[in-house]
Amino acid sequence: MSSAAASSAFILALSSGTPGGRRRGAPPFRSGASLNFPLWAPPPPPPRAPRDDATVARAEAGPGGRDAAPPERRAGAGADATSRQPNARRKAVSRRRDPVQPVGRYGSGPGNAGASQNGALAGGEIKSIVAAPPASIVKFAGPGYTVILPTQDVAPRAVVPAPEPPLPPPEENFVSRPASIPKPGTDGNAGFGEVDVERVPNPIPPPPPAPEPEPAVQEQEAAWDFKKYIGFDEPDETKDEAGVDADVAGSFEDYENDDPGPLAGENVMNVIVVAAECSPWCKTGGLGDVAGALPKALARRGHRVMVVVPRYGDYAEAFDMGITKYYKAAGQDLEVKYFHAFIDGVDFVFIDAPLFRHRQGDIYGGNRQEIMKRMILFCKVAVEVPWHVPCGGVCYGDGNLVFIANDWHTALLPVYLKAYYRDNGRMQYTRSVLVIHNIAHQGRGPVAEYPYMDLPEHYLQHFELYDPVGGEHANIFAAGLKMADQVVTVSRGYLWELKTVEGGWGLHDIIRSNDWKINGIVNGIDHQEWNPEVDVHLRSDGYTNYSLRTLDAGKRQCKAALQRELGLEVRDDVPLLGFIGRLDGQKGVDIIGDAMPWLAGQDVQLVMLGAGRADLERMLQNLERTHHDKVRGWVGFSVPMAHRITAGADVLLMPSRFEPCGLNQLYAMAYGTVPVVHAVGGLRDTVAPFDPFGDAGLGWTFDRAEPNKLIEALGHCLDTYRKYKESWRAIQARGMSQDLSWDHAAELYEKVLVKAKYQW
Ligand SMILES: Nc1ncnc2c1ncn2[C@@H]1O[C@H](COP(=O)(O)OP(=O)(O)O[C@H]2O[C@H](CO)[C@@H](O)[C@H](O)[C@H]2O)[C@@H](O)[C@H]1O
Repeated sequence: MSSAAASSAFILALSSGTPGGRRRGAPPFRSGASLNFPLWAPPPPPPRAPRDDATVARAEAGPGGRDAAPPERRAGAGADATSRQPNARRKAVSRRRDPVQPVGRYGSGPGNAGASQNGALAGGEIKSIVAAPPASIVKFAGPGYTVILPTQDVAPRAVVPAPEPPLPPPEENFVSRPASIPKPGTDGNAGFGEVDVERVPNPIPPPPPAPEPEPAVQEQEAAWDFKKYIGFDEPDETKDEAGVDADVAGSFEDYENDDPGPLAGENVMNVIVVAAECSPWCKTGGLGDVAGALPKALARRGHRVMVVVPRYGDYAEAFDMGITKYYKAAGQDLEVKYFHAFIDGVDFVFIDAPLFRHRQGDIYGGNRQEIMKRMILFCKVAVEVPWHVPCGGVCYGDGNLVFIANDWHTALLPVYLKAYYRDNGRMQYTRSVLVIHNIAHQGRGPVAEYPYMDLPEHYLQHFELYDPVGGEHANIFAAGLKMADQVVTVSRGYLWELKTVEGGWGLHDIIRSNDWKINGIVNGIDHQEWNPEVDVHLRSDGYTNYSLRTLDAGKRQCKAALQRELGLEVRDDVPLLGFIGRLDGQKGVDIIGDAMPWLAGQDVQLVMLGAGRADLERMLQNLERTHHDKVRGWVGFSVPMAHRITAGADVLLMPSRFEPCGLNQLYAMAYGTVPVVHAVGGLRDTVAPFDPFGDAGLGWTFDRAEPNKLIEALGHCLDTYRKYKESWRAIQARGMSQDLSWDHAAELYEKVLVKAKYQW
């Protein structure tokens, strides 16, 4: 792992490639040092011409439309209160240790989340980042910007066929001048601050771009299949012999009566889900699953839904929309293009930029600076997507619009939305919801790096956080949580835990003071993807699809296929235990390792699939080597193998130390595989313990993430498996009969979106 040390100022705890080692380079700021960061606040916006937003017509008609909207209340009173307290404490301290994140897939730090129980707070040392209060930083003159984005547009290759394009943000023309942003250094930080230009307003406006020729419009329409998109492609049977449309010839009233309308009713909105990963294109864990499935469920309810995700590779389904924009991230001008696919009722928009390209195999890779730069760019671009990207020919517009941001990677989006636009009287009908999938990764970094986020100076207070372990730092997740209109976390149990000192990972005070807007909603299952009846990964190599009706034969066949594929003895009577997950402290795979002496004495087979921390990968390999007759440790990321283990195993082990929701236990239950879990977070919410007397329950739970507790619960589980076949079968059947679909979760999300919409 590369150290970010030499990038003198920047030690944001973002990168999976950056340990919390001591920084080598001299920090740019010491108490009393001269500071010249280009901090600024956007001046008041120019008067805005009235216009209509190009949103879906039916959405506009809703009660929350712009006409119905009450006057806005400025958010943030509570947020301000939370940020003041750390300031007071900070003043008493002249030198601080800098927060350096642990490694994580989300770019936190080496030990990874669970390694240090609060790894996000642990880390290496920095010599005095900022000893002076923020006021001393922010008084330096800015370059006099107005609004920061976008820096400059180029004419799109094709004219957008929107009936009336929405108003873009104020355009500025820029000329280059020497940058005043200090370069953090070059060690492992090549791209950061490497462009010695920054943008200053050019008093001479350029001529407006020439209109595009007519053929380009046709080309664009063809590419988007406009008619198909809005449902104009009606089958020939609907036309009578004279070619008259049946609807037109018949009763329009009948047509209206037949149409039940969207499930969401008058609540339909334009929804833009913004995430750093999205299954099936790019996934490292549960966030990818959620970003791939929740939007489809929202679309089924009638919302117009878009997913915005970086384009890490060449995705066959997505086509270049022919639009180019330029954005600035961490001092560098970056070209951005947009790729689009319309699948299952959802617009998937892939942001193409050099920073994202070729990251497919390592989407959170690079050092902390690189990760942060990518996320700054991504959030700046995403917040303007509703203006610039005409999906199906029509931009979403900023009326009746809600963004759903996910985890710290996109926690800057609610901040940009407010700082750039809503504070300036723009995007007044746009809301943001931030979803906490995992608070262990927060985007921590030194206050000195705040200027790279291109935010007004008075926003610094929302980022500032002091805690005893991490010291004084800037915290992206903290700011996002304060700025979002509503917050969701992925189970009610986890919401409760987030408010505790142990579970809040330093953000518990912020969670508590924003409790009024935080909701717990358990994730769902994408039944196209995780369904034993249609699972494509069970169609070959001896596996088979099955349902509750064919469970016994189906699972037997899948188990035998799994044993064969992995070279285990093919036996139906031996309980087959599975584990699937990222190999880090969170998932507790080491607890299984510690329980191995006991497991070795049992007549069981154990299959583990995971990738992550090198020591845990080695552990899997060692366990396989030592217990080759009964253990397989598959190191790597294999979606087909995850499906096959879920289908072929009898029991799924999840000894997670913490688990915001957990998807694998949901998948397991849908496949008739019985979960044995540490009762924490979403695992406690979703796995009701087996009650042999009441013939109820879905699996086994244990109350501490310790090997002896796992052994105790697993012992009872194996006992039931071997001796009480009927009870076992009933547990399986109850698990498979649950409604774990995203449709239910989407309904709950919709309530949150509506709350946000009417929140002023
Ligand atoms: N080696 C491997 N090969 C193939 N597939 C693999 C794999 N390792 C993991 N996966 C897959 O990745 C997903 C992981 O889901 P989790 O719920 O464990 O999410 P994770 O902890 O990453 O994310 C966070 O976000 C999710 C979503 O909100 C929360 O459920 C969770 O508690 C929280 O920690 C599953 O689909 C699993 O099959």
